[in-house]
Amino acid sequence: MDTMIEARGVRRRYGGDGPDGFEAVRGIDFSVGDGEVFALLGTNGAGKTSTVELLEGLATPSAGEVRVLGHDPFTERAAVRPHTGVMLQEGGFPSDLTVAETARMWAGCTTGAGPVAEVIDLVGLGDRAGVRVKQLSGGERRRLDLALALTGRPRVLFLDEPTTGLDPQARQETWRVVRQLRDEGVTVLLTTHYLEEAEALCDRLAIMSEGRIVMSGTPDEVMAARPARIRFTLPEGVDPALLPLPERVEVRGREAEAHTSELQRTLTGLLVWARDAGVELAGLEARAASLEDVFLAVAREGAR
Ligand SMILES: Nc1ncnc2c1ncn2[C@@H]1O[C@H](COP(=O)(O)OP(=O)(O)OP(=O)(O)O)[C@@H](O)[C@H]1O
Repeated sequence: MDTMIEARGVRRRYGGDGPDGFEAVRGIDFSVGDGEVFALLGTNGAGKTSTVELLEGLATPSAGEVRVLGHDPFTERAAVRPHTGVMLQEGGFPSDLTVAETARMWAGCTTGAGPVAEVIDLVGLGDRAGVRVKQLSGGERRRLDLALALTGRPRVLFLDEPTTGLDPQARQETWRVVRQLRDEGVTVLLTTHYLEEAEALCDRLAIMSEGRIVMSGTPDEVMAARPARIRFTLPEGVDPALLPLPERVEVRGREAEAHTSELQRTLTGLLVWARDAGVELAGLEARAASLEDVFLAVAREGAR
């Protein structure tokens, strides 16, 4: 698979080398293959936007290098920009223009622009084409942002928090568009605060914390890195130390909780033990770690 986006040893420092400076990105490596959807996740201030701006060619790293389509997006902008679409966190349009006028104006500045009506339809704004931008809802503006990012029929698309502020239906609509683009072979790098968005859309993801990537892989790989959880009500008269569980069991009141990296084996051992001991494990619940569990653990533990 061809590499479309690459970051190697990338650092980004604001405010110079002095004591007032701040390093927002602290040496990150990742790559995104042709046609992949890659999500950058992280808490507020983790360094996602600072990273995406480097890939978009809006700034240069203070160390390391970034490549998009094999080129430096800052110094070789002319080679990269015609093939990339960018949806910033906050777009800005003249508010008196209509949706169609805005899209036409943007198409006029864009190399290889497709038909304006096509992108407006694609993002579901077809029936709002004649409405002025200032009369659009926040969610509709976000979709207009997306339409503009798609105008040049990009091979690589950067979406910085594409669904922030959208209602659930509008979010689903945006997901549909991203999936359609992926099916057409577009490479997408997105940042998001919504874990279900990453789970629904991305092939691979990286979780950032304090300027570093602390975990990366497919959603399944990332979730498998955290132990699964087993909960049940401790049967009357049972000493928790005697339970066949690999790690210490936490007991609050009568509710017991254990963690295991081998859910099936541990659960089998527990059920066989309960049968042989003739006890019932009331309220038994077992589940693999979710992306949210992983994210919360990363947020708790930071980049240690
Ligand atoms: N121009 C700037 N000058 C100084 N510090 C900055 C600047 N821009 C961002 N930062 C700092 O860099 C850190 C990373 O910010 P960044 O916007 O990249 O994070 P983020 O992961 O995108 O956060 P969010 O999820 O809130 O958008 C933050 O601590 C932020 O305050």
